[in-house]
This record gives sequence, structure tokens and C-alpha cells, in this order.
Amino acid sequence: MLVSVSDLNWPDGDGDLNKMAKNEQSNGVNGGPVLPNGFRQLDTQVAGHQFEPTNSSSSSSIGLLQDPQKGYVLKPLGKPECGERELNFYESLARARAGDVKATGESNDLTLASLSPYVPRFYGHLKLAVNQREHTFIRLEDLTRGMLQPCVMDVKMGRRTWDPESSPHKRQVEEQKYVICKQKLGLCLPGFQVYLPTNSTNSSQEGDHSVILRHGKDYGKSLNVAGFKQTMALFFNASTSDSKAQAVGSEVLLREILRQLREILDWFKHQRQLHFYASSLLICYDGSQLSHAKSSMLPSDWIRVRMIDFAHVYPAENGQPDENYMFGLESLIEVVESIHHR
Ligand SMILES: Nc1ncnc2c1ncn2[C@@H]1O[C@H](COP(=O)(O)OP(=O)(O)OP(=O)(O)O)[C@@H](O)[C@H]1O
Ligand SMILES: O=P(O)(O)O[C@@H]1[C@H](O)[C@H](O)[C@@H](OP(=O)(O)O)[C@H](OP(=O)(O)O)[C@H]1O
Repeated sequence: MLVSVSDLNWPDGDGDLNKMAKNEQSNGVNGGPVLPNGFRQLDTQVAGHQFEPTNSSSSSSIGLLQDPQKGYVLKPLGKPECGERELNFYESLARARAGDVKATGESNDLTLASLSPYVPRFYGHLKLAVNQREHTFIRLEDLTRGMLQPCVMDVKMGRRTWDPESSPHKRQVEEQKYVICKQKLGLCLPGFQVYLPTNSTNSSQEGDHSVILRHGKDYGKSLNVAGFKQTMALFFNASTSDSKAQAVGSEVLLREILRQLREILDWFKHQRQLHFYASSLLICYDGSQLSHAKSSMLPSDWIRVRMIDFAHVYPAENGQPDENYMFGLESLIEVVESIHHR
């Protein structure tokens, strides 16, 4: 049984996620967006651009949609230059996968193709009407598909989150956000949600209950390094007071997260082709599997770490490795290792 934390007071008044947590599929009712049949707002979206009420002054802002029948998410292209870069990125990846070497030359294509396992699958783009206006969306694999208790964390990578074409103003705005975590760890936390068994909270309820805890960017911006690490431990259900079954589950989880993170780092160590600014890792796992996991079992598909958000991907300057991304990824691995070993 699930007890939603949206019944409780939000400690940091994180309005954006409160809005998303309710996420009523109202189709135009009470200021909700009017969506095409068969689509709904992505209720596991934890960060990024979101729907504004249709009666607000900035009603052009739209968030991700979900096609629950087919297991897709649909991401709106957003600002023209960002949308175009992201679509180009997915299309060149698809061409590289298909072995079309004409586009960039063979060895570049092989490098790009070898990134595919770490990126959501791409199913082209399409136009859909939202609030009676047509928007272009890219269609991606839903990384939370099939999960009964989707625990999702968006970790933005790198000390530098502005791209080479950013204006001085954009650089300044980016430099002033998430300052401590960005500078010390090369990481920031724009949002997450996690299902917590009530026996690891102060709740006095008994039985198989969970609460869902959601935090957005205001929370992420308030964190120092210790707070970041504590939040990661909470997200992985790795608190020391957990039951034996949960402790085993969380051990399996941490081991598998580390394996996937190290594979992505390995890709970065071998590539000199692209630099990823303001890109995120999306860490997803099914909280309902934690109490069933056995340490001898190989985790199946309930733990997924993927790179997302390619709105600011650029050709590598002077053929250099992406040190900025790797600095963040190495420190993320250290944080997860420190939770795993404690
Ligand atoms: N393939 C996916 N599967 C499941 N959820 C996804 C997927 N892609 C994105 N999301 C969800 O949507 C959120 C926003 O995604 P993304 O960062 O791509 O959007 P954005 O609007 O470009 O963000 P930003 O404002 O940081 O530029 C993620 O935090 C995640 O919750
Ligand atoms: O973390 P925050 O405070 O929400 O800041 C947003 C974040 O930096 C996004 O990456 C950025 O979108 P882009 O990457 O697409 O630039 C967005 O710019 P925007 O408001 O100009 O869309 C910012 O507002």
C-alpha cells in the first residue's frame, strides 16, 4: 500500500514537484493541459521543463508526455537551437547504429554506436497538438517502464553547465546555481523521487506500506556536499536502520549502479568526439524489487542508468576528452562507492 507524501507538508515548499506530484490527467480541466488521446503527462518526471497551467501567462511551457500503452516518453523539442541539437544527436546515433558510415567516418561512428546502451532508445520524432498548438516531440524509450515503484533521480553532470555558444548572461546564471555541489563534486541534483518503506521513516503504520518522497530543484540548490551524499543514501534506500531484506536489496542495487556508471565512464575515457554540457544521468530503479533481491542473483532489468538531455552536445574542442563530464562522473562513482562500503 502506498501513502503519498503529497498528503504531508513539503519541508522545502518545493512547488514545482508538488504540482507534478498531483499531475492530474485533467485534459483541460482546472488549468491542466489538453493532450491528444492516448497520451498523458509523464508522472515520473522529476526535473526539467514542465507544464504550466493553461491559464498562466507562460502557458507555452510544456513537459514530457507518456504513451503508457507502448512504453514511450515524448520530449518536446523546446527552444529551437536546443531542440535541434538534441534531435540531431539522437539521429546521428541512430545512423551510427545502423552502420551508415557516410555521415561522420567509420571510427567516429563506431564510438558513437557504442554509446547506444547508455542512452534511451530513440523512435523518431512526431508532431502532436497540446493545448490546440502543434509541437514537435522526440519519442524515446520510457526508462521507468514496467516499474511498480519507480525511483528516479536526475543528476546533472559537470562543473560547467553552459555551452560554448552561451551568452555571458547565461554563463553567469548557470555559475550561480547549485554552487557548492557543482564546484566541489561537478554534480547537481535538479530532482528525484523515491519510494521509502515506512519502517525506515518515523511512521507508526505497520504492514507493507511505502511513502513516495519527491524533491525538485529548490531542494537540490540548497544542498552542500554532506547533504548531497545523505540524499544519495536515502535515494538508494541505504540507511543503516533498514531490515535485512532491504539491506541485501540495497547492496545489489548499489553494486549494479556502480557497474553501469563505470561502463559509462569507460566510454568517456575512450572518446574524443563529443562534449556534453548540462547533460544528466537518469538513475532509475524499481523500489518494489528491493525486498526480493538476493545477493547471488544477477539483477535483471529493474535498475537502469542512462544518459539523457542532449540539448547542449557539441563537437569536442581540439579533440580533447570531456574532462568536465568525467570529473562529475568520477565523483558520482566515489559518492556511490562510499555508500556501498560503509
Ligand atoms: N527516456 C526517459 N524515460 C523516463 N523519464 C525521462 C526520460 N527522459 C527524461 N525523463 C524525465 O524527464 C525529466 C526531464 O528530462 P530532460 O532533462 O531531458 O528535460 P529538459 O526539459 O531538457 O531538462 P532541462 O530543464 O534540465 O534542460 C527527467 O528528469 C526525467 O524525470
Ligand atoms: O535548474 P534550473 O534553475 O531550472 O535552470 C534551468 C536549467 O539550467 C536548464 O538546463 C535550462 O534549460 P536549457 O538547458 O534548455 O538551457 C533552463 O534554461 P531556460 O529557463 O532558458 O529554458 C534553466 O532555467
